[in-house]
Amino acid sequence: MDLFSSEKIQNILPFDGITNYHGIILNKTQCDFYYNSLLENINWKNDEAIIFGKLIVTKRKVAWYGDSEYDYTYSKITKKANLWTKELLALKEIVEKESNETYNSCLLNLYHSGEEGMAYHSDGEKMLKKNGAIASLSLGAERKFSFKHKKNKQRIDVFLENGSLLVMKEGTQTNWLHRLPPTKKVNSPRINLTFRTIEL
Ligand SMILES: O=C(O)CCC(=O)C(=O)O
Ligand SMILES: [Fe+2]
Repeated sequence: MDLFSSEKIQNILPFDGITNYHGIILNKTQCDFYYNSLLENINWKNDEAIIFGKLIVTKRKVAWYGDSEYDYTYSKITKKANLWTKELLALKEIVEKESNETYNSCLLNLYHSGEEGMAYHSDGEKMLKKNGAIASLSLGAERKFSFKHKKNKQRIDVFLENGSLLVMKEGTQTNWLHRLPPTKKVNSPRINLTFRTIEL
């Protein structure tokens, strides 16, 4: 982490958690290269979930990658992860250096347009390391990302720029929900990578 980048790192949560916005950490060439290669080479699948006993298939696409082909259960459906690609390993290394943390898995989300988003949730699955950092790297369309405090409902918004990094740390998942609100203002795709540590 260089002096310049550490100066612009900010905790965007006012209390009960640390979520650091690092701003843009990739240059334009890197953004274009990784956006295009991930769009092409990732094993994208429509997300499936069981909600109120019904199978729901989302328009948003997802993919899990990691150190091994671990089974993961997400919204009551168990699947197998993919092994890291060269590009993902390179991004993992950049994100690990910038956030000063390590990760062994990554969930990628592909939102084809602003109509696709993700509802309020916190990332507290059993297999996730408790209070481990979750590093969120954004590529493509800039989107609003919102936090809501679980008790007092206070809201915090941040705009996730192309090539930016947001690191959710201690307290964030316990005390805050987050979502990616759908919007009619955005017509182009966004790729989001959340690097995580799961107990393998
Ligand atoms: O797309 C995003 O920025 C966030 C995705 C997210 O919250 C998640 O994958 O758990
Ligand atoms: Fe999340």
